[in-house]
Amino acid sequence: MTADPVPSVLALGPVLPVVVLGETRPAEAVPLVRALVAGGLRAVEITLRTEGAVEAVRRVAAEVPRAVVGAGTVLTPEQAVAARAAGARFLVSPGWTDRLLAAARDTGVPLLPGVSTASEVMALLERGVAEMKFFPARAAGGPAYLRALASPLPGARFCPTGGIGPDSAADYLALPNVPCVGGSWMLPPDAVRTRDWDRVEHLAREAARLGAAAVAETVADTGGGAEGRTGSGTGTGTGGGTGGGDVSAGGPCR
Ligand SMILES: O=C[C@H](O)COP(=O)(O)O
Ligand SMILES: CC(=O)C(=O)O
Repeated sequence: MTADPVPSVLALGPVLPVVVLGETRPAEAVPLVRALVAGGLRAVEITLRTEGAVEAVRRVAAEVPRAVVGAGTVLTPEQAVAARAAGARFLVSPGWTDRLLAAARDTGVPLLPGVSTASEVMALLERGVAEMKFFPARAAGGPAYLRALASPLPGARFCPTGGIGPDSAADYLALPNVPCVGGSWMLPPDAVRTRDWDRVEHLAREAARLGAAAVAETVADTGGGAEGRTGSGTGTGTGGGTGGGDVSAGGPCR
């Protein structure tokens, strides 16, 4: 049985691991994702950058029911359809086109489209999309850039990704328009290559702790009024509310 799409990508949890399989075979995505889940990161984006990536999504969806698996680097309508068929519960793209937005809507799976300029944010808001990926986060301006967008573009919420690590994740998560961050820092290529799943689990646990601590700190700073930081539910989503209860991956997102 294929699990339902999630209602909001940004509500999945404060840290979204981004998996780039490289030479790793699709079957090995299963122990890899199990290690992430064991460490406390249940929502996982598998990028469609390698030949076996759709198959990896399919295996994880079928064999790791505790994971909430999505597909990243979705560039075309065809990939959106294939990812949905494989069991992806959300889609992520480094950018967006109107064709891709329409295709994602047709699949019923929410798409987190990528932006890196104010005009792109405005164009998405105009199309009713409020949840976005900020990519490539560090190269495009980092936390200072996103902080500068918060006041003029209060309707947008971001998952910055690209160049983020344990040293910078909390700086992003402290921003009012950032409920979660994405990254691959808990998946060092050498650990994946040598199938060192214990190390991946350990790094995932540290990342989950870091995310939870950043959330707790921000909630304390805002007097508990952090609800506005979560996704607004106006993504390119499913027409509302599918997927229900098990969305919170590794603790509540703001
Ligand atoms: O989505 C983009 C990346 O593959 C993840 O970025 P990163 O490897 O710099 O963390
Ligand atoms: C950046 C990218 O490829 C993605 O996460 O979709």
